Amino acid sequence: MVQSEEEVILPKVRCVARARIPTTQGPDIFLHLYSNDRDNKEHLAIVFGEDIRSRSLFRRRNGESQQDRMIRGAYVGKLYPGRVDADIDDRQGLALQFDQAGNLITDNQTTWNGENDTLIRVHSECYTGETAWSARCDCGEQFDRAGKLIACEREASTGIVGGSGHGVIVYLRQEGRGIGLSEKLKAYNLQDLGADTVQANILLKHPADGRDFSIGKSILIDLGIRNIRLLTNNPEKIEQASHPPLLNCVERVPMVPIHWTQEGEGIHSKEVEGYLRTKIERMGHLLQSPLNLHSATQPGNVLV
Ligand SMILES: Nc1nc2c(ncn2[C@@H]2O[C@H](COP(=O)(O)OP(=O)(O)OP(=O)(O)O)[C@@H](O)[C@H]2O)c(=O)[nH]1
Ligand SMILES: [Zn+2]
Repeated sequence: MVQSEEEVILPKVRCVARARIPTTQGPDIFLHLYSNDRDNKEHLAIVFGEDIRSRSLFRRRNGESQQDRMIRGAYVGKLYPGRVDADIDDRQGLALQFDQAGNLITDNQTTWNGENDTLIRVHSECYTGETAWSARCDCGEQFDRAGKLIACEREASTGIVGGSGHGVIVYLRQEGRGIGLSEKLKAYNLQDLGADTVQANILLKHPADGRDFSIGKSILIDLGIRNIRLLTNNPEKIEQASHPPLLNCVERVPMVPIHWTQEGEGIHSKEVEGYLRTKIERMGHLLQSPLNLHSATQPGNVLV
């Protein structure tokens, strides 16, 4: 069967399970775990907003019970002891509708309207930055900040308009810009020997950045998102994240390192400055830098 252009280009993703996660930061988030037809990794979507619904998760499956649906997380509203119907939350007066084929019929009362500009971060896994307090990169800071920005109306320190409680962090298992943690640790040793983050990858016979963000794009489309405000400095992400007419990047929201705008805050180390400098100088990241770059500009000048 001839596949349409969308089917040929985009990976197929399927949400396997969703669960409510009460967070230490205040809002509940809904963690979605995806399978896909490209790799055997468990890519995730951290969804802010109970009403942002995965079409693949909520699609009715032959022979399943309402209990089965609630167990995999395909329910509307809140779970509580004794609840028997996944598709109706009596306490909140919410009821989902489905078409003949079992696909969710969306309405503004129960489902986020994907035409809304939705604040999104497509984030690659970084164990060292997110879990091991590493000051070699800004990934952990970016991850935390994306969550805070999606949860708030406006970021006080920068005035950036937040997601007011609606948005998604697509969390791609692309550790080490896709080379994996073991190779990334070797890259760190090469960096301590004087290489930069791009040279280290190449010395290890890897591309500087071989990531493909298309699984993230498919996940956003599955979540019914159409217009995204993308939190990134990475031009490649902007390029790859859009897929008109299914997904449009309506705004790039910069992620300026906190240390650059708030003295004494954020991550400050010679390693992270070197990492950021390389991303600007050699990977074209869209950061206006107070860094003393080795390029033609005078130290301290703002790059346009
Ligand atoms: N190979 C390698 N990967 C690194 C190094 N430092 C961080 N990383 C990886 O770089 C990736 C960072 O990706 P993201 O945080 O999504 O962001 P980005 O591509 O830098 O672009 P932004 O969206 O602007 O933050 C993660 O996979 C990290 O594990 C390094 O020195 N070498
Ligand atoms: Zn990192």
